[in-house]
Amino acid sequence: MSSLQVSSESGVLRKALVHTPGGELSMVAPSRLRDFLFSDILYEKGAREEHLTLVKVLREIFNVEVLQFTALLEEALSSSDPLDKLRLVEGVSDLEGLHAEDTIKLKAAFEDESQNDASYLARLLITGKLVGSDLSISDFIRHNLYQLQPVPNLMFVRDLAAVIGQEMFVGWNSQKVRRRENLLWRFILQHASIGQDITWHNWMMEDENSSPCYLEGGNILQPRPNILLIGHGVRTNSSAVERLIRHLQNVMEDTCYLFVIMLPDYIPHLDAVLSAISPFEYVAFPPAVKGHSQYSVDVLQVVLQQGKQPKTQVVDLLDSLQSTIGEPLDIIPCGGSDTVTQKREYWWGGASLLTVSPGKIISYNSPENTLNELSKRGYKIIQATDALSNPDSIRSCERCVITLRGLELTRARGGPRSLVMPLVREGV
Ligand SMILES: NC(=[NH2+])NCCC[C@H](N)C(=O)O
Repeated sequence: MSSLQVSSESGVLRKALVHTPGGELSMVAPSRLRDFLFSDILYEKGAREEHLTLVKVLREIFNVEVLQFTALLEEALSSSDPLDKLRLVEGVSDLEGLHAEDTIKLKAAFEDESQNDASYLARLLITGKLVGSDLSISDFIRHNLYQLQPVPNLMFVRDLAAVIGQEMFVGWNSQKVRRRENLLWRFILQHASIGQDITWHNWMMEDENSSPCYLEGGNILQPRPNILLIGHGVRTNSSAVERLIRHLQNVMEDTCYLFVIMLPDYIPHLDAVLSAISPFEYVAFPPAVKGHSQYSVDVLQVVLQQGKQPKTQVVDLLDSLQSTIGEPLDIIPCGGSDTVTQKREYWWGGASLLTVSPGKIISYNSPENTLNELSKRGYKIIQATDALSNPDSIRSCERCVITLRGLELTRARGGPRSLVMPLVREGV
């Protein structure tokens, strides 16, 4: 029996995975920003503080059981045998094309158990290692600064896998620079106790002949147990979408409504443009999801029924979602009505909110116009520091947004939703 249970976007959050960033952020050199999918370099201490506030809010106000990725990786490293650890190093080396001599050094670090404990090794796998001053000509001209690259996007744990109902699907990230995250997560599932408690599928490769499955949790949104939105685009490919649909068709019990959303390249993740903050309220980036503009997304509705051929139809996302849910939806514009502000606040993760329970959400404080739209609808806007000093006021408040200072975190290009992977939510 899987202890995973996530069948809606807004059910009360009980258990979640996060990764509070550390030294890996300080390893990002300005010359490598784009390679690391950041829009600026981040100040490690500031980003850590912002993230730790998020963790505190989840734990102290909402009593969420929060698991830290690094602690799980340490557990997996301490409970795996030497051969498994060497296989992990070889996996990293093959994946990232490490120099032979760097692979040997890395293997040596893993073999020297007397010197290197699990916490050192976990840190090494996340933070990476600089080449140092003895750069070769080829490393120098290729800006290759690392013996082992850092994984600075690990804080966006949402993208490590897709969690649907009681199952977790671990695919590859389409960006090579993030694939070690998938490898480490799979290692955790194989060797730490969490892997025994949950049902998970290794979807990194279907078989030798098929194309890799690029699947990221930021492209999966589940408004209801039988309604699923899947973002298809640069970060989640057709192999992943087709495989998911085939899988659901085999396991589902009721009719299932899927919406395959064709994301243009400028939108890497569906959760950057749409979040469900309660069963009937969504915050959306208007140009992408409303009407038919050059920016709007194309959507295919797929109705799955057991024993029948899937029924498909091209639809308007919000109209069709509304009629499938069978109740009017309030679509709250990220950035308000001005198009420049909409784009600015989309940039700041204004449409990528984390819902902790219906009507209780977490946002950065910079998308002020989005917050203003929420306030017009009766949401109380409270800064995280104030909320933490009076948690009871939040528990008794029906609709509220807790705002985090996200100055550093936004520059890594992900909103609060992407910082948290829900593992257990109550039903709605
Ligand atoms: N689900 C998300 N919105 N994830 C945000 C990820 C941001 C990260 N820099 C990347 O591009 O991969």
